[in-house]
Amino acid sequence: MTALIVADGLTVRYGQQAPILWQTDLTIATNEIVALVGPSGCGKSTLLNAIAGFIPYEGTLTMAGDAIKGPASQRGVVFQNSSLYPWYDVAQNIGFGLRAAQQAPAVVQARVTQLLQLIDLEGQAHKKVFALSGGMRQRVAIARALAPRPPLLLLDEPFGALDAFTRQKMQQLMLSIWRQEQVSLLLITHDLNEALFCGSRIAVMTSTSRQLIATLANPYQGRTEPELSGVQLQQREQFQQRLLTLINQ
Ligand SMILES: Nc1ncnc2c1ncn2[C@@H]1O[C@H](COP(=O)(O)OP(=O)(O)OP(=O)(O)O)[C@@H](O)[C@H]1O
Repeated sequence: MTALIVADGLTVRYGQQAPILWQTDLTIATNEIVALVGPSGCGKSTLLNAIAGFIPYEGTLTMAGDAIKGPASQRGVVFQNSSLYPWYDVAQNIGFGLRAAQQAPAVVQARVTQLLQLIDLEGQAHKKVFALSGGMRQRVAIARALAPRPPLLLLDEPFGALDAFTRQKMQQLMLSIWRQEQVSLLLITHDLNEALFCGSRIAVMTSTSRQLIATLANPYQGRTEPELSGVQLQQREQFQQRLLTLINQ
């Protein structure tokens, strides 16, 4: 496992307040999904924003060995309500970063076509984004973030505003994107089932710890309940219970 992101003694404070994160350690390996769970307000987004390069920090925070000093196209970010450019259509939104980086039009078009297929929106390339459903908009936001082929995608509750059915479809889509694009993901979620389905590992924060208190390998990634035997379901339940106990510490 090669480390892509290394946080070592990461501390973040807003102004003169007590630190929100205190001496936190985290490693994200290449090609893994770390699902980050914890109660509301414990500092999950703060950790993600530090990795994105959006906020200052103390301690060590590197990507592929280089200190993170600000936002960079190597780190795609998707929020719960990602704002797309309303004056562009779906394809133009996806290609935005590539055009901004002055990639050749043929390169942009090939990548956009590939991503449209990946997110299953080939037929919607020229639709304006205000005409899309919430799930479709999030798919476009993910494709836009993936367009420059970042080694890392940071997802802050990306499916939090979607209905349960769409959310499940999005989780499956995200796993298939992850497998095809060979990208590492940090996924913040409030939904333990989502963490269990998506995460290669599950990192836990609590309200009082101001740091990650555990990072557990997840044997249930990509496995739906009907695929599991009775015993496996019981074990999964116990694992989920263990996570809940940790979160509520
Ligand atoms: N820009 C900021 N300035 C001051 N305080 C902030 C700022 N951003 C976040 N905070 C505070 O830091 C703490 C952690 O917030 P953060 O958003 O990181 O938590 P979270 O675990 O992601 O919460 P949620 O699950 O509700 O999104 C909260 O008390 C929040 O009010």
